[in-house]
Amino acid sequence: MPVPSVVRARERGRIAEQNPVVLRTEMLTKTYGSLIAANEVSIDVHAGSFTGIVGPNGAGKTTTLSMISGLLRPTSGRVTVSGVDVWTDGPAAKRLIGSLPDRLRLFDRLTGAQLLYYSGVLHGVEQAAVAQRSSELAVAFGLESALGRLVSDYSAGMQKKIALACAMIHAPEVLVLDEPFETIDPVSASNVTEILEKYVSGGGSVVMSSHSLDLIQRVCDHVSIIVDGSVIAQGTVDAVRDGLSLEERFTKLTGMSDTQKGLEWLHGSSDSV
Ligand SMILES: Nc1ncnc2c1ncn2[C@@H]1O[C@H](COP(=O)(O)OP(=O)(O)OP(=O)(O)O)[C@@H](O)[C@H]1O
Repeated sequence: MPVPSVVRARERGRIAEQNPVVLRTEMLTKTYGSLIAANEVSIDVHAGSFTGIVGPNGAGKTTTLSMISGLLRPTSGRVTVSGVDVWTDGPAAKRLIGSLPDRLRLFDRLTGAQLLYYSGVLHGVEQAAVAQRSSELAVAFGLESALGRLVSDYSAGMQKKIALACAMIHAPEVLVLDEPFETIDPVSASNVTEILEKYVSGGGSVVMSSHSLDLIQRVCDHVSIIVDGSVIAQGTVDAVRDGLSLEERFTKLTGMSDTQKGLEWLHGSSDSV
């Protein structure tokens, strides 16, 4: 029997396809010398959809998400959010995007409350609204009792949660999240999933990378699989997995089941001397 979040995701996927495209990448490419980290990545994200980006280590997920959120300049190609070009109209685009980058570089000599305050006002939110949103976000993320402490003293999971709260405080149209669930405990993870699902059901869009294919299959309605910088499959989660689990499909497409060949010596000591 399908679990409720899966049913919600499927239903959402069908509805979102009718909504306008809010985030579009066109032939987005990043090269480092001869290495092509992202190769002509074209992704459409509809308003009200939850899109997962998956791929093996080094596939180009962080590179792609960083170009989308305006943190890494593409070698070529284009990213637009609600028609605003991220790389020619950065300030306007950044008001529409909330981003959780791969390596958190937080102003960690601030308290949680100060960090939320500065994230809000720097994005142009009025002070009264910042105060109200800060306390609501703190409750939602279970950080109320930590708001007065320095962020540098937070655990890794708490830092992830305050960073997520900061990414949401200006009510962006799109959230671009690089591994949002990494280091977050299981109870908090289901709490964060609920917050993101609520955001999406209110018309926001989430694009997130994760190595948890089970999580992507459960909560996302769309998925893009990136291998060696290129998108090799994308669409609704159901279309991409094509009757298999997403993990089985991913393994087939990436050929990752073959990677342990040649390590037989590791599994037995009888012939090691
Ligand atoms: N600044 C850089 N200079 C040179 N190569 C880079 C740089 N940043 C990333 N790369 C390379 O680009 C490729 C894609 O890296 P990226 O971090 O986007 O992968 P990823 O899919 O996010 O991997 P992971 O799952 O391990 O986080 C890798 O081969 C990586 O070594």
